[in-house]
Amino acid sequence: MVHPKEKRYIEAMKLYNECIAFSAKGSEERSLAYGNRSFICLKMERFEDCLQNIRLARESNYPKHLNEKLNQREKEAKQALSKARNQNVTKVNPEVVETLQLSYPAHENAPQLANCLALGRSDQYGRHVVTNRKLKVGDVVMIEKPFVTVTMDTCQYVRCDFCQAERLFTLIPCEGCTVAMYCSEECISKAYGKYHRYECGVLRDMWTVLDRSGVIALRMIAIAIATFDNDLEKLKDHLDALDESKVDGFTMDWKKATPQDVFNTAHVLCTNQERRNIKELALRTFFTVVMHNDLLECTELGPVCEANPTASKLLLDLILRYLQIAECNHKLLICNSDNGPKSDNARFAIGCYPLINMLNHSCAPNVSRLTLPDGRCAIFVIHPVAKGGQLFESYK
Ligand SMILES: C[S@@+](CC[C@H](N)C(=O)[O-])C[C@H]1O[C@@H](n2cnc3c(N)ncnc32)[C@H](O)[C@@H]1O
Repeated sequence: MVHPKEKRYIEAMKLYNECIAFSAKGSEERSLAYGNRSFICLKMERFEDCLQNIRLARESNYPKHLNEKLNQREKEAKQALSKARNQNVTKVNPEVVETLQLSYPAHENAPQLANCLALGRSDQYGRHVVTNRKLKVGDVVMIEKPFVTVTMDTCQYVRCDFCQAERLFTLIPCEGCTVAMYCSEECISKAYGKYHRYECGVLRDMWTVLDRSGVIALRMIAIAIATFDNDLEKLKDHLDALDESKVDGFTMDWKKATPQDVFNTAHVLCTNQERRNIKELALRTFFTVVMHNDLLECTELGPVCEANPTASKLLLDLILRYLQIAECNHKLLICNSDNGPKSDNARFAIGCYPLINMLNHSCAPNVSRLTLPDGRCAIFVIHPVAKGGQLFESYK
């Protein structure tokens, strides 16, 4: 149970974070929000976080006439920290070292898969996962890193949008948008290089007009472009030469896989486009045009596509494809804390896992998913599966 006072501090912290995300770099408003965060950290005995916020407040433009207050707070936090260290009772938040392992030896080339699993294909089930040995309840058969994650809108001011770590007390903002916050400069720079440069200018709009799978589609497109050295021509050449029917994440050598190989496994996830009626396709085409326009108007893709209509068409095709892929393949990342899976903060992100996405749905599933603290997802058996049987999860 969280004490009501602590609950209020946490709510206030989220609001300060939002304020930081909306404020201008170096502004007094931002420095005051950092200063206020340091106050809450002190009250909550998070002395290291308190000192970090004081440093951030000073680096912003903390009003001189309030300096004395900040100095006093710093002194208190340092004293409390050294006392706590002497007594060895400092409040550390140790990262949970995740020790969950596969219950069977892994595939030689795919460490995320138990070697009893194989990819099946049939007219009835499409691609699906089968086991070539009997599985018992509790067996862990897949542990996979996400290809992409997006922090849930309810957790934007609570978690790092790159590594998903919960860093309520020390988040720092992206200077280009009011949506993404990060735990460190390192995550800012990794996110920017991997995808954020293409989504920064449109992310807030996309959260407004699209649902969460639409936002993950945007990020997948950004990753696709960045994976090919930010060169749409190179991406087009790659896709023109790609035999999609040959992409198989179950037989691919993940130890030697290039980022392009990994991209292929996400690119071939199902779209269900051929099953959609004209109305459904028209709706998705509408959102495709909205995202395309936004990307051309607000990002560096505008001049590239203006000079190159083929690149513009490729972008349009990718958006339509990824909106549909994301819709059929996104998974919720759920924090397994005592808040319970239904709490807003428990569902902290959405992600896409190319191998786990080969599992079909059943209302009577024999496997279930568990999100690990680092964002990986484990698949474990909840009903015995006979040799040769198909693994089903429930998509609900
Ligand atoms: C995450 S994918 C699962 C892998 C998919 N079968 C494939 O070939 O890529 C989800 C899609 O698989 C299909 N699917 C899921 N469960 C199914 C089932 N029980 N029977 C047939 N198709 C299923 C649906 O088209 C669904 O949108």
